[in-house]
Amino acid sequence: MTENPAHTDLWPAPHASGPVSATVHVPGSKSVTNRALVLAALAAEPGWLRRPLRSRDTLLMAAALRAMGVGIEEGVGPDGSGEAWRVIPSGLHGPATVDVGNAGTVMRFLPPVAALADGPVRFDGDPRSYERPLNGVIDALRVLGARIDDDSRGSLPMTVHGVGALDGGRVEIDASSSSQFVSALLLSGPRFNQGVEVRHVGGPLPSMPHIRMTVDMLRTVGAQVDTPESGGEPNVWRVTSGALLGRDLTVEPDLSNAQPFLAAALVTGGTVTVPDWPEHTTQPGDRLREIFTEMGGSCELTEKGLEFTGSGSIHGIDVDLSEVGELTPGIAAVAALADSPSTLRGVAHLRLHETDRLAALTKEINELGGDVTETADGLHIRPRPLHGGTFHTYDDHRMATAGAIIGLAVPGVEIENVGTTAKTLPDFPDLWAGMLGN
Ligand SMILES: O=C(O)C1=C[C@@H](OP(=O)(O)O)[C@@H](O)[C@H](O)C1
Ligand SMILES: C=C(OP(=O)(O)O)C(=O)O
Repeated sequence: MTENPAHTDLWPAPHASGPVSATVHVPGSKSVTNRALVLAALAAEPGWLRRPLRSRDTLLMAAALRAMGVGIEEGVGPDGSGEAWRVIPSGLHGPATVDVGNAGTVMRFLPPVAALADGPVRFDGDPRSYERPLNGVIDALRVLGARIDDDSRGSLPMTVHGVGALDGGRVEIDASSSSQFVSALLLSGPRFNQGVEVRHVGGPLPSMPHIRMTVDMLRTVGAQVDTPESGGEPNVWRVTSGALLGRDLTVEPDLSNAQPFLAAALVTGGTVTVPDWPEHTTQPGDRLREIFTEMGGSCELTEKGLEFTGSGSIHGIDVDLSEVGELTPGIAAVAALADSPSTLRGVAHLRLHETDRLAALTKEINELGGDVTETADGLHIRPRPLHGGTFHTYDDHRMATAGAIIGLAVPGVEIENVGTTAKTLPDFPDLWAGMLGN
């Protein structure tokens, strides 16, 4: 949770003068956009990606794939509607350089792609990317036949020495620190000579909906995937080697990025509608319907989208967030404003996210007068009257949006480096002001 001294800008978080009433169009899902880019790049024919998220994480993914020779062109989509990317796969080439920024999806999903390139691919990124776990992907790729130079440290920076193909086969990994290790190996699995069988061994696997998203999207492009849910062994996924189809895919809104807007309805006792909320989805943000309802709101999925209404009361919650860890900062912010304590569990792995999120949330909420303690796997939050002050964000987009939620209810909160929301939601300050009618 090191502070980046370059970021001293303070954004006065708007205080809500009354219940919000707004419709907020939330941009596309980071997780869907970056999976779709990888799958389209590995396909045997061109594909379309409509309403892709354009944020730091997805632009880094697109730039990295382009660096390996993939065509990603701006377009309007085959039916003439909406912004789109046309992805034109090609032989994957090295030498190339990949900047992962601090994107988990880029640093984990691309080394298996690089192993298929015909030359060296160098990976580097933000200082924090050196600390985030990558050993599961590196070790697995070596077992599957890749040569990687990582100075034997199991982290970035590193070079993957692709030779144009990878054997693949069976591998055991401990993915308890990140579900993205499993997703990474499965996404490129159809292009390995023998496909891939991934067996997770170790502590509980977080973020299962994100693994389901990987499996669903692989099946959509024609891959054959066997999973624990489809009658296979627990913790084992198998992807058969085979060509992938080029598809025309429309990206769903990012439901985790819808969180601060739904929270605004909850915190101010207002109503926020998010258009295009999918009826069925693997996105973990869909769990907000249930979690924020338990915390005092109510919601309805109508033809206008998800309409979420706060009751004016906010209740504490005792909840296991292991499946939906990325929702923790926003839930913690709402919990700090509730009428009873909360316990958030199952999220020890958040200590290795964009920042140590458990430490950062504890420190920043407490500095505004709160009473938060870290547990082995989460947070205890006892609401107290909060006061204004600086809310530090540690280059973490979800810390910035968590601070903005608190600022709705607490005058004088200033968010340091709100620009860090560009990782997944560059429009955040404007969308927030628009929601508040400013
Ligand atoms: O695969 C994905 O798109 C993601 C998986 C999760 O990662 P972890 O399993 O590392 O928590 C999640 O937190 C992250 O925001 C996105
Ligand atoms: C953990 C997150 O991101 P990443 O994809 O970098 O892991 C997140 O967006 O909350």
